[in-house]
Amino acid sequence: MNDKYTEMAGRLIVALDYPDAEAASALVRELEGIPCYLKVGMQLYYAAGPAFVRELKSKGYSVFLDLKMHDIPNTVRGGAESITRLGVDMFNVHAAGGTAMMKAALDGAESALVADPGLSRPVIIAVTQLTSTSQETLNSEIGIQGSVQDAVVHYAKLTQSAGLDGVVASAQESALIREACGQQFITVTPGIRPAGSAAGDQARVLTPGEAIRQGSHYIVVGRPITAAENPREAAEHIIKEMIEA
Ligand SMILES: O=c1ccn([C@@H]2O[C@H](COP(=O)(O)O)[C@@H](O)[C@H]2O)c(=O)[nH]1
Repeated sequence: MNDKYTEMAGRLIVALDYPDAEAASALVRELEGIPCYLKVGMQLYYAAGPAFVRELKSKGYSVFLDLKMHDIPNTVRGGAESITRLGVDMFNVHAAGGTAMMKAALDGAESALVADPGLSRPVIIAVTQLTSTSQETLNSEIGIQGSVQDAVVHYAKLTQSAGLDGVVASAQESALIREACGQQFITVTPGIRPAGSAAGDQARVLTPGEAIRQGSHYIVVGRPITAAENPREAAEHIIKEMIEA
């Protein structure tokens, strides 16, 4: 395992979108030895809860808890405190919740660290526009005028001014975000589709290689790995493409 492999595998976040711990654990076993990040989203967390997150942490994985909090600041503060106590490496909120809500997420995380100085502060990021949202949906259904790119950059700047570490966006917007917010501001990009794979419900997609070339810090991949005939091979293929980008 060379340095480049370890670096790129660490920038691959595999989405464990499964109905229970048993199914998720089966994939984790298949990927054993690949130093990737693992993402626990709503489906798995609502079924398997904090115990499963602790299990992944005890196995040494970096964990992104993708619960996309979007509530009043006081509630998000409490949620962020509980999440930070779990020891996850990254979690998120919706940028649409506004500055006070995003600052409350930071506050909540800080409170957990005061209570337990042994913890590290997770990376806290905000969702800009979901990668399933197309230009058409944004304008005609959601009622936000202007381009998706403008909306994403607006949310990214808001997130940065609230003091968060980065955003979730499509890799199609990574370069624009870097231009607006700088290289250190983290871009976590789902909607990744290796050439020839089905987009499904994703509207703003890019291949793993193109996402890396656009400057994404992390790529999030679910179904192209979890629904593959050979998930380990699919993950290795994606890492290879990232290395070659
Ligand atoms: O804008 C967003 C925010 C989060 N996601 C999550 O990423 C994965 C993508 O899974 P695929 O199967 O590769 O489409 C999934 O867990 C989403 O909840 C996103 O897709 N877009």
